[in-house]
Amino acid sequence: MKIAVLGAGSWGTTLAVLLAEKGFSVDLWAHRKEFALELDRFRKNFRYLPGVLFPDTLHITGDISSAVEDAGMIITAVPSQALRETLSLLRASSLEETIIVNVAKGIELDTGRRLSEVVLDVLPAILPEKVAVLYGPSHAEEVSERQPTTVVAASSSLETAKKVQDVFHTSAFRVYVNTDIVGVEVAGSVKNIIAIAAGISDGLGFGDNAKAAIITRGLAEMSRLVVGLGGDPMTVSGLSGIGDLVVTCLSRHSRNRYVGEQIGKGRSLDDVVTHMKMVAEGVPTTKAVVALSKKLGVDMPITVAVYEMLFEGKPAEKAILDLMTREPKKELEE
Ligand SMILES: NC(=O)C1=CN([C@@H]2O[C@H](COP(=O)(O)OP(=O)(O)OC[C@H]3O[C@@H](n4cnc5c(N)ncnc54)[C@H](O)[C@@H]3O)[C@@H](O)[C@H]2O)C=CC1
Ligand SMILES: O=C(CO)COP(=O)(O)O
Repeated sequence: MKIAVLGAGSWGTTLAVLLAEKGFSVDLWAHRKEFALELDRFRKNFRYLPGVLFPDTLHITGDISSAVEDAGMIITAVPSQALRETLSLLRASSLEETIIVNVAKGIELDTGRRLSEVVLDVLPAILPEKVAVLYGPSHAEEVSERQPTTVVAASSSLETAKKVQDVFHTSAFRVYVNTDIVGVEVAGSVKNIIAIAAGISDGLGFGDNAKAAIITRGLAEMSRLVVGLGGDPMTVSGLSGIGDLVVTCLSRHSRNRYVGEQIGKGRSLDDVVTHMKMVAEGVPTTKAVVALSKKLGVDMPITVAVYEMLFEGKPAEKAILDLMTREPKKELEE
C-alpha cells in the first residue's frame, strides 16, 4: 500500500520514516516546495529531525496531488490550525476509499471543532468510519531513535482503528485501539494546555508537589471536557489522557512545557513564540478550549489561568495565588 504523509515537521517526518522502514511506499509532502527539494537533496530533515537518514522507500514531494494519488492511507501531520487549508488542496471525490489518520493535536480556533471533524467538514465525501487519529505519549525525538513508545489509534470504526494499528505497529512502537475518538482527541488536545501550566510552574521554580498537582487537577478538567463533549471519561486514564499528559508535563522535549517555562520566567508569549522554530499547539488550543468550556459550562480553572497568563498578561505568581485560593472543593465530583 502507498501511504501519503502530509507535513514534513518533526512528527510527520518521523512517522514517514517509520512507515517507509516497515516497507510501505511513502510520499512525504512538505508545504514549501524549496523545503521539499532540500529534504530530497540531503535525504535528511536538517531543520526538524537532523539525526535521521531517509530510507529509499521514502519519496519527498512538494506536490500534494501526486502525494495522495493512489494512497490507501493519508496521514495529516501539519499544525492543527493549518489542517483545513491543507485538506482544501485535495479533491474529495478521489478519496472515498482512503483512510485519513490525523496525528496533529489541537482544537480548531475558528470553529471549536476537533480535528477529525475538520477532516469531515472539508472532505464531505469521506465517511466518518474512514477517519482515525493516532495520539499518545510520543515525542518524535524518541520515536525516531526507536525507543519504546505506546500510542492509541482511535476511530468510531474498530475496523479502521485496527487497520491503523496494523500499519503503524512495530516492536518499538506499540499501537492500541480505541473507538472513543471524541475522548482521545479532546484529551490529546487539552494535555498541551496543562503542559504549558506545568512549564510555568517550572519557570517559577516550583517543585514536584506543584507539578503533581497540575497533572492531577489538569486531568480532572480534561475529564470534564471529555464528558461535556460526549466522550468516555475512562479514555482519560489511557494513553491519550494521563499518558500524554505525563510525558508532555515532564519531558525536556516538550514544546508546550517549554513555552510555559519561558512565560514563568517572565518572557512574553510573542517573544517566546517568534523565537521558536517548532509549533506549540497548546497556545491556540487554550483559546479554543476556553471558548468551548464557556459554551458548555465546564469548569476548567487551570486552562483559564493559562489563558489569562498567555493572552491577558496576568503575572504568573498572581495566577497561581488565585488558583490556590479558590473556594475549597471536594476532590471527586458526583
Ligand atoms: N513533534 C512531536 O513529537 C509530535 C508532534 N505531534 C503533533 O504533530 C503536529 C505537527 O507537529 P510537528 O511535526 O512537531 O511540527 P514542527 O513544528 O516540527 O513542524 C511544523 C511543520 O508544519 C509545517 N507548516 C507550517 N505551516 C504550515 C501550513 N500553513 N500548511 C502546511 N504546513 C505547515 C512546517 O513547514 C513544518 O513542516 C502538531 O499538531 C503536534 O502537536 C504529535 C505527536 C508528537
Ligand atoms: O504531543 C507530543 C508528545 O506526545 C508533543 O508534545 P509537544 O508539542 O509539547 O512537544
